[in-house]
Amino acid sequence: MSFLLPVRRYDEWDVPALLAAKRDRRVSVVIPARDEAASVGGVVEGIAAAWTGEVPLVDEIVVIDSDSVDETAAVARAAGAIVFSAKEIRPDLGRAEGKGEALWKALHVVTGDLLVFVDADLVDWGPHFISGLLGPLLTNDDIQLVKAVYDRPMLAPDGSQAEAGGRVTELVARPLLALHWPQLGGLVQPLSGEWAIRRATFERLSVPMGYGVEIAAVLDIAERHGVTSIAQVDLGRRTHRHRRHDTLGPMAVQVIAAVEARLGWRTPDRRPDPITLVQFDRTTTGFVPCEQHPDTGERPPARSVRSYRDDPDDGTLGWGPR
Ligand SMILES: O=c1ccn([C@@H]2O[C@H](COP(=O)(O)OP(=O)(O)O[C@H]3O[C@H](CO)[C@@H](O)[C@H](O)[C@H]3O)[C@@H](O)[C@H]2O)c(=O)[nH]1
Ligand SMILES: O=C(O)[C@H](O)COP(=O)(O)O
Repeated sequence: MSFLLPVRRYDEWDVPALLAAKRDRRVSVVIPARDEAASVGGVVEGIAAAWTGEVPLVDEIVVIDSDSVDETAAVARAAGAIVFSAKEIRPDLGRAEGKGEALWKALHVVTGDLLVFVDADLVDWGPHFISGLLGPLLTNDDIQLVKAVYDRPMLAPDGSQAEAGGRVTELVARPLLALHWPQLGGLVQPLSGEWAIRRATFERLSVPMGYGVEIAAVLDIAERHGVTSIAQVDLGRRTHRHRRHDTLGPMAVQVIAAVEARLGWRTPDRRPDPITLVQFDRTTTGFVPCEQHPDTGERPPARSVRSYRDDPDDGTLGWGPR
């Protein structure tokens, strides 16, 4: 079995060709952000400057503010983004925390036919992330999902390069793929937060509310459309803000739960039984347990939701209106 999936380079598509291929389709860049006031402005400004003026590759830049307690929303708005609060989008559908929730709620407000997701904590990146991710989607109708691929050094607090990043990728996602979906072993960055997808495809997927959203999209699209419907594009290098183990632990739980749901080992319920993850802090008096309860729930396909874009469930999705 070949484990290789082709990796294209971001500069394989020139901009005039992308603009021509875009035709009358709309492109939305969607940036989920929780407490990213320090970096979200730079991400929005970089994309706006490159792709919304003389070169109109992007029609809207939408920041979904995900329960931030800092100035994320104000900074994003000042930088030129349209800003929505995740919890204020379709409040009739209830609210949940998490990155997946932000992306799923985005479906209810964005106007794009093609969606490009970009994390808000990027430090070392470039506007070519957008054109590179759009290249395969705009030029090949068989491609459903485009994953970003890059070097991802892990930076020490002083900014020096400590070792390779991607701890959850290397220790959780890749081993799970090796065990259960070896045909996806050629994915270089299965969890990359920068990806592009057709709206018509994403709105038919069940979406984990937390950090399971990336692995779920990869698995579901490979299942429905085949591995070759996933493209990878080399964007060069990307650095971001590193999380501590008290965020990466719950992230790993959510990634594993999304995988187990797709193995049929758990039901991707709206509200599954709470999971308790215990980690420990060393203090002067010994080890102190710290409990967290990562949410492993999933949202049903947006298209199955009542009043979704005034286009109710057509009965083919298996979830029924909620
Ligand atoms: O409740 C949340 C948590 C995070 N985010 C945003 O989501 C993005 C990615 O979150 P982050 O905590 O920085 O994730 P990473 O440590 O970078 O984790 C990697 O792996 C995750 C699991 O696949 C992916 O979701 C990430 O995009 C990917 O970069 C950032 O813009 C966050 O502000 C939210 O909007 N809401
Ligand atoms: O994608 C991952 O594996 C997590 O975001 C952790 O990344 P990091 O180890 O580079 O912080």
